[in-house]
Amino acid sequence: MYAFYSLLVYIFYTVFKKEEEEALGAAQGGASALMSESPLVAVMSHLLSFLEQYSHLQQLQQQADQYRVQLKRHRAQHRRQMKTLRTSYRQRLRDKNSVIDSLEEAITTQQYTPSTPGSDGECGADVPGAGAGAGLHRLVESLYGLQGEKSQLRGELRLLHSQLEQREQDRHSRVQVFQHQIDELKSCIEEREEELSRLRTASGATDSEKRVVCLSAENESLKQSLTVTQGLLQQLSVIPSQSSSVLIKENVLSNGALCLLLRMFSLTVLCYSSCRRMFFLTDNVLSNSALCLLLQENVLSNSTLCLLLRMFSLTVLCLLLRMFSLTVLCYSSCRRVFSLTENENLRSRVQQLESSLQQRIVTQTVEVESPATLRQLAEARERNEQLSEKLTNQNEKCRQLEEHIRKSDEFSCNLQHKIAAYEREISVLQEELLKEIGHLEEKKEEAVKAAATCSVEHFQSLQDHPAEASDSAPSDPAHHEDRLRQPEEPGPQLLRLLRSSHHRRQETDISSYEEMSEANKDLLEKYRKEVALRRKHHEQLVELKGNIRVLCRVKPVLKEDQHEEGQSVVVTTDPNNESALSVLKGQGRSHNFELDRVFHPQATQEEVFQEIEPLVTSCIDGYHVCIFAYGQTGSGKTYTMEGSTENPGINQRALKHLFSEIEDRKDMWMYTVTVSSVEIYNEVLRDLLSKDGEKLDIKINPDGTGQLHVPGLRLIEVKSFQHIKKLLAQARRNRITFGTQMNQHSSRSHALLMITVLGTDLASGAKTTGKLNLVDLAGSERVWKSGAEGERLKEAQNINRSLLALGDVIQALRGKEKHIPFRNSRLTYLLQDSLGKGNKTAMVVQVSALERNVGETMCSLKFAERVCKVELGPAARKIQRGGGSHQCD
Ligand SMILES: Nc1ncnc2c1ncn2[C@@H]1O[C@H](COP(=O)(O)OP(=O)(O)OP(=O)(O)O)[C@@H](O)[C@H]1O
Repeated sequence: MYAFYSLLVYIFYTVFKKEEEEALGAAQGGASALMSESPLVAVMSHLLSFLEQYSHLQQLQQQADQYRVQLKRHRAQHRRQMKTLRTSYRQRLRDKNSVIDSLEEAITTQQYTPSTPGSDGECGADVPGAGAGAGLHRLVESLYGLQGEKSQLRGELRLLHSQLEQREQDRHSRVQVFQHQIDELKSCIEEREEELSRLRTASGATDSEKRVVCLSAENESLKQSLTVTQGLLQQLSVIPSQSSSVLIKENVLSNGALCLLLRMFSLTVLCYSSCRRMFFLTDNVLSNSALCLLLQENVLSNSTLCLLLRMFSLTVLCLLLRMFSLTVLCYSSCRRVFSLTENENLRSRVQQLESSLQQRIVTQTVEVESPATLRQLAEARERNEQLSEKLTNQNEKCRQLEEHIRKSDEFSCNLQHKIAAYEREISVLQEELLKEIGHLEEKKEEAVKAAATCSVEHFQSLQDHPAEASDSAPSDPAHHEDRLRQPEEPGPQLLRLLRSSHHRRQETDISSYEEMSEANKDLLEKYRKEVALRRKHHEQLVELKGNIRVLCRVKPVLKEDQHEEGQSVVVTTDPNNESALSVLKGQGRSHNFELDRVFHPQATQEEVFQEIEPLVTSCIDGYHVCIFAYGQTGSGKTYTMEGSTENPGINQRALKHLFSEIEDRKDMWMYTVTVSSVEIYNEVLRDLLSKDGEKLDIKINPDGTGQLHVPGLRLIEVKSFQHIKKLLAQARRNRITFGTQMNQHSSRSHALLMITVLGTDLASGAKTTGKLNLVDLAGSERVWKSGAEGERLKEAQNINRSLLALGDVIQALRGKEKHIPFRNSRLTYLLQDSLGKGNKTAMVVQVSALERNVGETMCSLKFAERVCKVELGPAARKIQRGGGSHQCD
């Protein structure tokens, strides 16, 4: 169509040119100036320039096509690159996954290898070590590989970034070129418009011009939309020029580009509809122009009008073309924006991949660490927090101590000042004293001299009157001494006199000393008797009140204790007071304890038993008796209760005593002795005389007496002491012991030997039920000191818990509370019969004399002091008279 128009224009031009040449030939000369100024020629020349512009536009179009092709090529190249990158990424990720899998496998193998059945001893210990080494090696290698790949990828990414920047620069320059061309075209259009309006005014307005005005208005609206489009284009050219990374960061580009695209699309649609309208109008104009051409053939006067119309149509066409080119430009910009968006998407994808790779690396690093390590890490963190808390506390304490030290310093400074003042005073006094001494010495010298003179005079007078000497000599021995001092001519009589007086004085001294020591002995004897009497009275009082008797035995320092630190002895007993005990707590401070009886370290098993013996005897009489040994682990509880084969303890001696008493009473009483033995280990009751060691339970006796009994417990009737020895040995074998840091054979359970003595009075038929509970408690211990872990720790916790329950029971008994918490532990529940009212109870507190155990010793003795104060009330005898009624005396 454009070719047709240009051909048409060219034809018009040649026709008009010919006519002009002919007219030129006819009119000659002066008319030429008129012709050159003819509007038709001007219009034609404008048309030609327009054609030129049009060809230029086409060139631009071609350039735009070229750019588009280039862009397409770049995009394809970019896509290819991204594809290869993506494949390489995927490949690398696959590699990493396989490495991670292998590492996980290695770690799993490492974790499970030690528990593999059959792996034991050194062999079992070596394999995990090698596995761990290999795993670690692989891990380090993979990490290095990952880091290398990471840096490589970073390099590639940098390259891509630089390429992207280069492309953006290219695009920016192209946009600028386009903008420049658009500006040029705009100015051209403006020029044409001006020219057109000028021509219009020159040629005058017709009816058709009204339409032209309408078209111009439309043209104006189109121009406005063009301006909007250009504005958008400028926005588009501005947005990409910004740093893409910034846009990504602000997360604006994608949204903005989308909005712009939508806007562009709507504008393009608008443009398209406008174009359609323009085409329609142009068709109308063309038809008009065709009409004009026809008229031109007939009516030459209308030719100008036709030309004008034609001009207008061409101008509209030009505008249309311009619009079209702008639309194309917009489209290409849109494409560019799309490509940019795509680029940005790709870049963000690359970043995502990179971050995911980093995450993978991090995840891998974290996954490599086993759950146990993580747990340890968490624990370590917790410990760290606790330690930091402790540190804060310590700092606070330190600060307080510093404050204290500062005050002490001040105090000591004051004291030093005072001491200095006192010293000055003392030195003054010393000087005065020396002066006084000197003065006295002088006086003494004078007195001695006077005495000597007097003696000499006396001696002289004696020589003159010898008869008087015999009367006066013995009466004044000091006089003789003075004489003795007299160097001048002492006579033999005087010497004799003096010697005899000296002998007499010595004899007096010796006799007075002997008298004194005799008096001392008497006093000591009296004191001892007094102490014994006091003790007896105390015991009677204790018996009346029903106090728990507390005996204390100090363990001697054995050879095995001597190689360790803190072996100095801090516990001392008083040989003159069998109830006193003193513990040196350090820094010269000591604590004195007063108990019912204290056994010094050298006390024998027999001595200890002698103290217990009356209680054992009372068991035969029908009393409930409980004797238990309490103390820290390794302090000698088992030694006191069980003893050794050659030196048996309370248990054997008590039973021996029982049998000998029974033997003594056999003419009047008949006795049945039954024995049972249990241990409480981890709050579980076990029969020590049963082979299977089944678990037992404590129940209330269904006979209605309210007594406790243990269903299923073996009660063995014993006839002789030999039999009981065997049973005791069996019970000892069955008892649970382990070695701890404190004791090589530490008893980890409470052991109870329960002896029931049923007596029948052969004369009256009265029956007595005596019970003797001999309890060897498990050692109270400080867990950190005993080095207990795992199962041992659980044991220690259970032991300490039951001892605490025992302490609570003692406390409640002491306070005469209504509720005594016997049921808080198996131990107290089982001892309920013996610790309750009307029973006789004795506790043997075992203590170590060594300095390193002073803390435990103090605890045990303080507990003993508390137990001392527990009153169970007067003991009641369990006797059933002949009539069948159960009575208590
Ligand atoms: N009076 C003593 N004379 C000689 N050796 C003693 C004496 N007291 C304790 N021993 C010895 O000390 C060691 C520990 O004593 P024992 O086992 O009786 O302590 P324990 O208090 O029962 O300890 P645990 O509570 O751990 O069972 C034993 O070897 C024991 O022979």
